Amino acid sequence: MSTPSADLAPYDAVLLGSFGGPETEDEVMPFLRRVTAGRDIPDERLVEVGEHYYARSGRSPINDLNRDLLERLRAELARRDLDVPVVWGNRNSEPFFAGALHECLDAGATRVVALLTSAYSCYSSCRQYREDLAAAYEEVGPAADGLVVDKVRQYVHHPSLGLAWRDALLAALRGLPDPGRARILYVTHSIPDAMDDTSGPGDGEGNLYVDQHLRLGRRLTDEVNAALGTSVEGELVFCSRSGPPSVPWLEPDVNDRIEELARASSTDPVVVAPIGFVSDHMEVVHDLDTEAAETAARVGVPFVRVPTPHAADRFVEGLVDLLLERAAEARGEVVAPETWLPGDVRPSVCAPGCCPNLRVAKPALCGSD
Ligand SMILES: CC1=C(CCC(=O)O)c2cc3nc(cc4[nH]c(cc5[nH]c(cc1n2)c(C)c5CCC(=O)O)c(CCC(=O)O)c4C)C(CCC(=O)O)=C3C
Ligand SMILES: [Fe+2]
Repeated sequence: MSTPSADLAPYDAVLLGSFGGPETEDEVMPFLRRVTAGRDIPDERLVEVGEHYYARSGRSPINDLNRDLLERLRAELARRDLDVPVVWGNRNSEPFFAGALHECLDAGATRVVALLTSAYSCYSSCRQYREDLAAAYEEVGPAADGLVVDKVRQYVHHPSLGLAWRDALLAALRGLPDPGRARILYVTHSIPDAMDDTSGPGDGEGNLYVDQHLRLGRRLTDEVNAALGTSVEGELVFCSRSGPPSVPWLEPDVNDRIEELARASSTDPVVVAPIGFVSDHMEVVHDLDTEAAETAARVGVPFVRVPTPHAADRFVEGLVDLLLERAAEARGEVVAPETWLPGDVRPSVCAPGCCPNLRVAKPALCGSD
């Protein structure tokens, strides 16, 4: 066992991979159509989500946050004397993955390590990125021959993410007149039950997506109770359901749960920690800060939203630690992955059939299948 040395070899480029979002009103509908192509999403839902973007002049916060993350990653790499180009690509908006691969090639790269802005395991948050990377690789064509693309493991277990959440959650609770009365709502993106049921190694139990969130939530609740001498309760709730009512998605919805708490005549504050997201994109600024905050105000439940890890230097430092860990692994060194949670850490090379595409099998990079 060894600690990863401060060396990114064999990697000669880093690719920050994200979801993407529109930046102008004209980009909204093409973006939404791209995201939902071939998916079972009703038109009414697209119109409704379009309104969330139009209310902000068509500009999602996600790309600006990624531009900021890109700069901070570059600065942290430079601080550690790691001299490597860092490029950025999205699944669903400019700059697309194919352009990012071209940038890597132009910089003379031969082996790229991808770092995603989604930390969890399920089709939407892992394999779909890998499929889109494979499609981009195809699109680049012969120029990409010989270029190897690897990926950092899904990093919900990493201490930097957990500690960033712990610090932010503690600060939010300490800001309340009586922290002991709070209830923590850990929030993540709802997905179809079938996608959760099949999330994970592919040979196992499934439900890894929910399980990873539950494990992080439990650890965070224990940490804050230990620090504050309280016994607050935490639970997992969901936002941003988008499928038709006939298809089951993960529940309860955050709004429904807040109403239910109010009906049980609780006026205790809810502290809302969107642990499913690393930065304040639309799900956070619309679905939580706007919609869920309004629900809470209507039913008389005090509402506090915890800042996402994006704001924390510790998070960016941890991403660089993850890059170094992946590089050591690629060099064949035996490295103990840093972890803050009980249970398995996900391998950085995805197993055959893990987090499957339930519609059509497609080629995917960064795996052994
Ligand atoms: C697990 C998960 C993450 C977290 C992992 C990750 O970060 O990747 C995530 C992130 C995001 N999802 C986003 C936006 C959207 N997701 C949609 C639709 C869907 N998401 C799904 C799942 C997830 N989504 C699913 C199962 C669907 C149904 C369609 C399908 O089966 O694929 C739709 C369609 C309209 C609608 O909401 O119905 C939009 C606009 C944005 C950008 C926001 C911004 O602009 O700031 C981000 C970061
Ligand atoms: Fe989504």
